[in-house]
Amino acid sequence: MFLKRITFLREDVQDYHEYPFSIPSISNLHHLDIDNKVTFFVGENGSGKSTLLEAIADKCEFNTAGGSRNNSYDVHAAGSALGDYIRLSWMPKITNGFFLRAESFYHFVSHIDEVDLTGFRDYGGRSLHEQSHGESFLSLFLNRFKGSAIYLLDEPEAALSPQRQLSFLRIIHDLTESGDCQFIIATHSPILLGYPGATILSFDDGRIAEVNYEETDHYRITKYFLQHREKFLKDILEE
Ligand SMILES: Nc1ncnc2c1ncn2[C@@H]1O[C@H](COP(=O)(O)OP(=O)(O)OP(=O)(O)O)[C@@H](O)[C@H]1O
Repeated sequence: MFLKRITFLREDVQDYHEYPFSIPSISNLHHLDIDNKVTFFVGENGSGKSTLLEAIADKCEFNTAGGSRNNSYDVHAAGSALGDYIRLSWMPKITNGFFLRAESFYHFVSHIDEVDLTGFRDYGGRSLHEQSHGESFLSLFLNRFKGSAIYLLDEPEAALSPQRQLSFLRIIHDLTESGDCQFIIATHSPILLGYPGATILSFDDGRIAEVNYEETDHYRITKYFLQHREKFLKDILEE
């Protein structure tokens, strides 16, 4: 455990009508305690998960387009609007880690292709461009993620099949059990959210609050859909 608390520097905000302060979950934030090696951000689309995760990455001095402190490359509009308005409290402070942003992963991969001199040692021995989207995510998790580190992952399931999501749960387990790793993961995956003992923070209803797995829409809707697929579809499609 490294990152313990995120404090929103409310007194520095000029205008709560402007992005990112206009996002309800952010505008109501004072501070957020992180007390678990594995924390999930969940919530409806647009509820502010990526905005906060990106701000944490920014404060960690990770590339906000994706990567670590060492990955210097530019992607249009990849900055963080909230980064200057939060303070991170650490125990102890670490600088090692990675920010995975599914939406700009392609740019990260091109950057690695340009700068790697190791034969892609940290990526399974092959350019990530020569691996499928899901394979490249798994290669990254398996080979680059190690040691004391904080991993900030924005929708890692975007490229992963259900089977690979289960593999990823195993990787989280191995890294947090044997190493000193902390994960904060924004996700819509009911499989990832099921990681045992994780803290789940919901960004819905204009606040950030801890919820149980079974209380998440992701769990409830998926479960209902699988159990009552025909009725569910009939209701939705005939409405
Ligand atoms: N650069 C920007 N300028 C203005 N508004 C933005 C910007 N980026 C995001 N927003 C808005 O801020 C809100 C929160 O966006 P954010 O990406 O943090 O949501 P999210 O919870 O991660 O959503 P999703 O689950 O769809 O990824 C959204 O309403 C979005 O339209």
